[in-house]
Amino acid sequence: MAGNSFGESFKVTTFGESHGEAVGVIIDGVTPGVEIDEAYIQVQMDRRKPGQSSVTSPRKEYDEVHILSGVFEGRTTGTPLFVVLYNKDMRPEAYDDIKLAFRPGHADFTYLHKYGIRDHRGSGRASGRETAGRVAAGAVARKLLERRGVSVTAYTKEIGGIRCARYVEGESERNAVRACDPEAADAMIRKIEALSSAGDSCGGIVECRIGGVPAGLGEPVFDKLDADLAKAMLSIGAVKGIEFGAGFEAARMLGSEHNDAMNSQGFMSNHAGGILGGISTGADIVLRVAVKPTSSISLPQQTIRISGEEHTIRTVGRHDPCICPRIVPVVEAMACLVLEDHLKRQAALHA
Ligand SMILES: Cc1cc2nc3c(=O)[nH]c(=O)nc-3n(C[C@H](O)[C@H](O)[C@H](O)COP(=O)(O)O)c2cc1C
Ligand SMILES: C=C(O[C@@H]1CC(C(=O)O)=C[C@@H](OP(=O)(O)O)[C@H]1O)C(=O)O
Repeated sequence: MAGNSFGESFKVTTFGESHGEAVGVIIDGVTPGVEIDEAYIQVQMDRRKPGQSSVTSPRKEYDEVHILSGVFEGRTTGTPLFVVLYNKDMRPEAYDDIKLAFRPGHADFTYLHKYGIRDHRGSGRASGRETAGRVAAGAVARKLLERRGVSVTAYTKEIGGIRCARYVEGESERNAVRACDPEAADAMIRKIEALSSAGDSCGGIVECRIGGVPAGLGEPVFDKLDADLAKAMLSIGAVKGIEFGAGFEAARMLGSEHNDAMNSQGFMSNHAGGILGGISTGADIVLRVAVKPTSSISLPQQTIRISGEEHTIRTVGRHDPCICPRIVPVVEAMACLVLEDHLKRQAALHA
């Protein structure tokens, strides 16, 4: 397997490079007869696209959705659904400087070692731009999930050390930062703007809540629901860690504290984060991902050229000073893909 596909019963394959002709996705396993059109997918694309705020990459992409197959007269046909998003604002010449040197923290060094070929046009296939195809596929999965009452919402919990102090139901979106605490969102924006002006970057934590999931989803051994969600999240560039429910804090709790007691109404707490034994409990699935600071910064950094010669690099190009605001719709999309895949697997088990 060449590693460009994800999922089993609902399978997605992304394609494209950041400064190539297009990016996009092919989705196999879509339920036939479901109403879907370009406008529905566009809503999610508009949340992900760059160039929308002072705290994201200024690259101006419209990510206009073109469905080339799999939809007829506004309904899915059940055949492979092919979505293309043409790249519009490419400036590969801006990367001539990094043609012969590796950016610290990015995938330049490892891609060259894997493929033996350097596509130095921006970040090529390693670019966050690849996630546009995932978000298009996630929109299709979301449509299927909505029919079953499953909801998926992510937001920034922490950026550059600034944490959301409270959880406000519903979303607060300012300048493309969706946080669960409006005051924290303002402070996060100020922090990103200050770091960006200084030529630096920061990371953070994005939380995702999945509601309406029936108990019983997930395979008991290898393809556990939490294992598949973890793989999905860690497959997003810049995601360095994941935790569910109480997460790493569980390591400091007692059994009597961590166990989710039950009464006739159900679970009385949710330290498990909605998954036990790899299978959904019916409670909300709650996960958090750690996002690293953007590697492409304009401060000088020590590196080497492809020749091995030592070199000081200042990364040029249009970059996100913090990836968290950009990653929120990607986290949601990957969660939708995993949930739809496991719902289909569960339906097959009981068919
Ligand atoms: C939506 C999104 C946007 C990103 N934007 C940038 C960016 O502007 N500049 C950059 O250097 N990295 C950016 N990244 C991260 C790189 O793609 C990623 O760090 C790189 O491929 C190495 O990934 P790793 O963290 O998996 O090692 C972005 C990632 C995502 C998912
Ligand atoms: C273009 C997008 O974000 C890009 C993600 C990215 C990276 O290194 O990940 C680097 C920048 O682009 P380029 O490949 O031109 O250097 C960002 O603008 C996008 O998300 O659509």
